[in-house]
Amino acid sequence: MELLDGRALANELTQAQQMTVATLKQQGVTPKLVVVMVGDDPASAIYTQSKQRRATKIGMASELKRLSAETTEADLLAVVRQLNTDETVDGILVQLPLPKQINEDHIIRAIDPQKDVDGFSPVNIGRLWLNQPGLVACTPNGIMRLLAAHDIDVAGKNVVIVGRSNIVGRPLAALMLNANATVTIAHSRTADLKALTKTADILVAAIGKPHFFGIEDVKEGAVVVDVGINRLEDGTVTGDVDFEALKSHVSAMTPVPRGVGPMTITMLMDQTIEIAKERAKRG
Ligand SMILES: Nc1nc2c(c(=O)[nH]1)N[C@@H](CN(C=O)c1ccc(C(=O)N[C@@H](CCC(=O)O)C(=O)O)cc1)CN2
Repeated sequence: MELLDGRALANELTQAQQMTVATLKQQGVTPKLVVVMVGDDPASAIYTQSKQRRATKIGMASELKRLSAETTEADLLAVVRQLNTDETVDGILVQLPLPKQINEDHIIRAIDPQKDVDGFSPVNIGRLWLNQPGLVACTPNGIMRLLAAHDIDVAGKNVVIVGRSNIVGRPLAALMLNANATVTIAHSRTADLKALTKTADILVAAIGKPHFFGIEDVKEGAVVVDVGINRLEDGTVTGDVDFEALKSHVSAMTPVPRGVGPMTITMLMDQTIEIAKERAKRG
């Protein structure tokens, strides 16, 4: 079984990003990412700090705006609008989930699509489904880069994505389709889910249930991408797939942790740098 090691690829790409950022700085442009976090969700705090640390590591400017859990939708919209007009800011990201009093959709729509490094805005989602250039959600983007780095061609393959979230399942389906895969999105209401997953050449598990898929649910020789991040009672993190049971059954598989997760933050940096490159061209 070939290990699809996201951390190793992320480390490699980080080095290349460091060089690109250095070149941009010589041209007078420092790529800048602003991450907005509302409330005190412990996982979000870890992810936003990781984004900050990574941005700093590659020489980018970055800012973390932490707002209280009581922040109103109007307050957050005002922050986003101010960032939209700040010409030194290339990428804006609002960490999800948001507290209940804030409508996520209203916030995502308010982000300038040119600075929407998460690729969640309706404009960028529309571009993606039309197979036009635009900003793309980072986890799906990272999955495609990881598969490509391992020479796994998805064209003509039967891809089953289990999970229909706006962050992973839906944008990944569009990316797979754009790369000529035959795509099925499965979800909690799919009839006989495990009979379906067994037909997949490439199975993407994003269901959020630890070890939900075992050897009997996966075709021999399939490629498995595990997007699940399930925190167990002992504090360890595990995926949606039973890695140990599957490792002698599949041809390639991502581990959890160190699979898809590290690629998410790497793609975020990539997109911020691409936007900064356009700023450098404008002079
Ligand atoms: N605005 C956004 N919010 C959220 C996103 C997103 O892409 N944009 N995705 C997730 C959280 N996330 C990034 O924000 C993220 C999740 C996991 C990882 C990661 O590297 N995971 C590690 C394991 C981490 C652990 O031990 O907890 C791994 O898989 O190796 C990075 C980023 C929801 N919100």
